[in-house]
Amino acid sequence: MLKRALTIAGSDSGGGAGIQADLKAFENIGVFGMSAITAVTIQNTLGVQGIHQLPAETVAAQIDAVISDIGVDSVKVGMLGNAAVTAAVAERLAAHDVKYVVVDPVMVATSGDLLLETDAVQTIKEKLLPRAFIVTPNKYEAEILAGIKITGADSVYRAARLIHGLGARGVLIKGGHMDDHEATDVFFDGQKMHTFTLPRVDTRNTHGTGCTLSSAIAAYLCFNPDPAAAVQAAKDYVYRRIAKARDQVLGHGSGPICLPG
Ligand SMILES: Nc1ncnc2c1ncn2[C@@H]1O[C@H](COP(=O)(O)OP(=O)(O)OP(=O)(O)O)[C@@H](O)[C@H]1O
Ligand SMILES: Cc1ncc(CO)c(N)n1
Repeated sequence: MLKRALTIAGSDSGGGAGIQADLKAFENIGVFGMSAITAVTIQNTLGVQGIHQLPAETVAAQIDAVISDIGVDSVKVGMLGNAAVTAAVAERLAAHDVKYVVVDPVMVATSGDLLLETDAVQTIKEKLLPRAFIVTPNKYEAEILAGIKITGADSVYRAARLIHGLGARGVLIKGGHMDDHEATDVFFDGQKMHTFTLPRVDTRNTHGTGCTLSSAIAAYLCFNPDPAAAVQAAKDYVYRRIAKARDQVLGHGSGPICLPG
């Protein structure tokens, strides 16, 4: 049977991150993609020029419309924007009892622009993380969620345990922004720490790596519910995309990795 994945995230007009990156990853991995848009961002490879947030009811209604009719095998949650949308998304995921929820706790864009109102962090911690099958913070987001500074491997492990304590079943701390020759992601499943290491590609084209990783995890979970296996497959997928996009020039800033093929 055809597998179905839903992304609940913001639109990136530049096509490299957000909903657009998620749908491209779903398509590429072979699942049917659906979307509930939380916000329209005015964005390109140079940064975010504006954000138009949608009302929480509009986001909830999109989720209800697709799940009640088409159904879902997994959900990826990306940019939420504010506390009201975050609470509505957590509530609808609970109402539909969705098991495979991958939460990318999007706070800032690669360009440094803020994508989440600061008071929404508390709502993510209290309402959304207990619904997460896997949460995928980058270094900065992990520091905010765990409330500690990340300075090396030991603090990554500590942060993973602290975030697991907030209710997420699995925690993947991404290594894209760590000072390292390799890109190492750490996954804690509640019992064991798994380490995924691949070479760091020397490129400025990293726009949408986080979005692509979380949507790829959601897509792979449709075929195999083992979280560590889904993370491994998604990490390999993102690495192949980064390597493919390495020298591509698209736009004047940080280019996308979700190229065709
Ligand atoms: N230059 C790179 N070479 C290889 N892998 C990378 C590179 N940059 C990021 N990654 C990988 O891409 C994935 C996303 O990690 P990252 O920490 O960049 O997420 P993010 O900050 O949420 O992304 P975004 O920049 O889209 O917001 C991780 O698996 C990470 O290891
Ligand atoms: C819409 C959107 N979601 C997420 C990110 C994070 O990369 C972004 N830049 N834009």
